[in-house]
Amino acid sequence: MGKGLPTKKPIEGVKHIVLVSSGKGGVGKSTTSGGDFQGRVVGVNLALGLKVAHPNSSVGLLDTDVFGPSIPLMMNLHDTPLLNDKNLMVPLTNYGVKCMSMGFLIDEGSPVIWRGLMVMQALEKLLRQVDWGSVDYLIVDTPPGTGDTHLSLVQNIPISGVILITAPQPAALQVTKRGAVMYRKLGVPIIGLVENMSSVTCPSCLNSVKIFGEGTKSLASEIDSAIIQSFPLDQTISCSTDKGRPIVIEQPDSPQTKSYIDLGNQTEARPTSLPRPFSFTNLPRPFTVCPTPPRPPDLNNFLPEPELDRFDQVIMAKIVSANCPTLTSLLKRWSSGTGMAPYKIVMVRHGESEWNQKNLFCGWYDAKLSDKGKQEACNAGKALKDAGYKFDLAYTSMLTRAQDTLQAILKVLGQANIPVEKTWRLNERHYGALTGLNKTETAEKYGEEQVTIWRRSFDVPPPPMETDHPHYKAIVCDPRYKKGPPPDQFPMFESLKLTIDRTLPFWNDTIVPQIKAGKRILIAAHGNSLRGIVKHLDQMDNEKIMGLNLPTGIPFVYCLNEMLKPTPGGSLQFLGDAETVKKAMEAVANQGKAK
Ligand SMILES: O=C(O)[C@@H](COP(=O)(O)O)OP(=O)(O)O
Repeated sequence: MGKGLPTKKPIEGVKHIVLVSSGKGGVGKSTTSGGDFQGRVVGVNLALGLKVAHPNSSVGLLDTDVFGPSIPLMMNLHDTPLLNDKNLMVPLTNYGVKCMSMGFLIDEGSPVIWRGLMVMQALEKLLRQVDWGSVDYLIVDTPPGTGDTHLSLVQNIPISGVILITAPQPAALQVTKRGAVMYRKLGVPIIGLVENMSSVTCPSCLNSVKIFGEGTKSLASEIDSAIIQSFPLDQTISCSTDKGRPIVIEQPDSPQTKSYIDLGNQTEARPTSLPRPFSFTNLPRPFTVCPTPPRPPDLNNFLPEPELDRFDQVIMAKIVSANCPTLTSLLKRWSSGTGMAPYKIVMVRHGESEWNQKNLFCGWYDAKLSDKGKQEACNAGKALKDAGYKFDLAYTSMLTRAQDTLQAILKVLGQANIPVEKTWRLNERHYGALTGLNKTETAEKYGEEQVTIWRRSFDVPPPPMETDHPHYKAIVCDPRYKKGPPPDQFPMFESLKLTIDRTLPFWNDTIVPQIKAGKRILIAAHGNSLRGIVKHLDQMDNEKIMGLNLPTGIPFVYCLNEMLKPTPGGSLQFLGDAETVKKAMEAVANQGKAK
């Protein structure tokens, strides 16, 4: 074993571990024929197919996607696992299959914002702290793409084989190939390729179209593997799975179920013929034998995942512009109903400003970034860089603190030259007469309750800024506002409602068309202009938005479906560890407290 590589340890009681690994990319992510969830739909139906074909075998299903666990929904299991006397979790069982998922352990709908180490710890729990009893086949569903989770699984447990799920689009094939290379290098036998979205049948004209071509065949020969099953884009499979009654249970006599049983049979036949423990000298050509213990492959030579999301958007746009209205509306329905995320947008509140630091109401006053704020902006850039983000366009306000934050981020990303549009519509809400007052002193003078109303109520504005206000002239006469707002709309105060009223037209008329055109967008703006966008996207009621405090300098991501609604779990995903984000949010909330 090479230095630093963990030792593989079997999972107690489990005979064969089969990974289901899906390429990312493709339309209809939560359908059987799409990208993100495609592996899981196959995994669920494969486990059930195995159970149906071999009723005497014990089958388990492990969901290792800590960010988007979907097995609870698909297997209709919503309880919390019990602990046995050995302090191990007892899997939940439905349809004869034992299941374990991070989704059993976290609140439904709460976004998981852990990073790195915590994900690995969660994975460790799922692998080592579950009492599987005796299991013949453990089907392990993995997150889409190829990342730390896959690598850890392969390094920590003996895997009998991996089934690679792909779709025929180049983006999906590329990720699948990346996975194949990794599994080969790490000595995991590839059981075969399962092709999703092999074709689409129009429900009106019954024409079957191979919309994405036949790239899977080329991949199969390239990685010296076989396509062991093909599934067309099929709404029945996705709908039944989304209802918690996978097709193998819902329609036991359907051709789709037959295909899954067949897949189960092929999986069942393979592990026994596979070398266990693994031998690096037995790998099929053209993959070379590793003379030394395997090293993790360099995964950086491949397209980063946001690139693939962009590819999805382009594909979606192509389908929508094709001339089959039935197919188009079907795809749109799937995407809106099932949480597909063709669009992703990143937003960030500027780093701490000098006035944030002094705890002064700032609004349209042009405070600069503090040193800490500059550092926060660079850190935001690093977090985005580490996560592989690239952008086509950026939007910001007319205020220096947001613009400088944006530039610092783009510099770190090596993207300082992308088009940037600045608009007063993304400015911070105008704090009227409060501008320049200390928040704590104001709370002492007028009471915390009044300050909370001014800061966080939906439609109660602060008192207006009069012409004799010390900052009136600097704001109203600032040449940067020559082109807008028009004098009769120049605010003297703004509630959140008024802020939203002037931000939303820009969102709808300028940003949305660019999102739909597949552009990767970054918005650097302010606590309240961004709260307005968040309220709009999440359709939060006036009460709920009061409780949201956005931290400075921590980017957050929204995954949006075709209707530009957040996908399940796709709202407000911070690129930061949960504890830091929570503390930063609390700190913002506390700014309005009296001493
Ligand atoms: O105007 C301000 O003081 C802060 C927000 O303040 P609160 O609404 O959180 O008090 O705006 P930003 O720093 O995001 O530009």
